[in-house]
Amino acid sequence: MSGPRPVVLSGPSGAGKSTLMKMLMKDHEGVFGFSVSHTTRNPRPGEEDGKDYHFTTREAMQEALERGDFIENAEFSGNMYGTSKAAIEDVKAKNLICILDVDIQGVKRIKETDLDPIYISIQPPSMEILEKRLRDRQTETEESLQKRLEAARVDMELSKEPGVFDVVIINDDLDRAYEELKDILNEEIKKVQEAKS
Ligand SMILES: Nc1nc2c(ncn2[C@@H]2O[C@H](COP(=O)(O)OP(=O)(O)O)[C@@H](O)[C@H]2O)c(=O)[nH]1
Ligand SMILES: Nc1ncnc2c1ncn2[C@@H]1O[C@H](COP(=O)(O)OP(=O)(O)O)[C@@H](O)[C@H]1O
Repeated sequence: MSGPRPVVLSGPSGAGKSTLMKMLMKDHEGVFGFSVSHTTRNPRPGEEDGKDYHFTTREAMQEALERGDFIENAEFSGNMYGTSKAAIEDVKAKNLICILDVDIQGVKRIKETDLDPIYISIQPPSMEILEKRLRDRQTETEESLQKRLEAARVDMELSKEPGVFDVVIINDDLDRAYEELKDILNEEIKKVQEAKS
């Protein structure tokens, strides 16, 4: 059995991917499993190693890449990020819907694999609102904020290209965006719930 289809959530930093994903996982216990990526960035307060990310060094990540441990990887805002084969396998083994949170480079790399996920882009209502949300989140230095805004401009353009994403959700009102996300995933959620009952 091939199991449920994975889900890729992408979109600019600060668009609301983590927020929406956490809501989804909280409301559907035992349905979703998060693909825990590796990153060389520093942990933020409250982030747990092995849960939010596998926090690692550039050297260790480079070695793992050379071993062929990753299905995709990218450089984002001065740090390395990547999805290991093990991260996907861990979720698959439990027959859960695997959620991946990756940037647009990751989306393109995943399209070259046989993962066959549902591709969803989460977009902010505007650049101004994105900047405000990122500033209010208080996780970035001015330099990293500017890099994220620059990457966001590229992301917002590329996500408009036809065929890149199955769906684009504008995260204006959070509850409305969440309802939209649930609607898209409803069929896969039901499959997992039925298989368990
Ligand atoms: N390609 C790729 N991108 C990733 C991966 N993990 C996270 N990202 C992306 O890296 C970017 C920065 O993530 P992060 O530092 O957690 O900041 P945040 O998105 O602002 O919370 C986001 O666009 C993520 O989607 C990964 O494994 N591969
Ligand atoms: N619809 C929304 N309205 C207002 N604030 C939001 C909304 N969605 C997310 N946020 C806030 O914006 C910030 C960025 O969201 P986050 O989920 O961290 O984005 P991402 O994971 O895409 O980087 C967080 O502080 C979050 O609480």
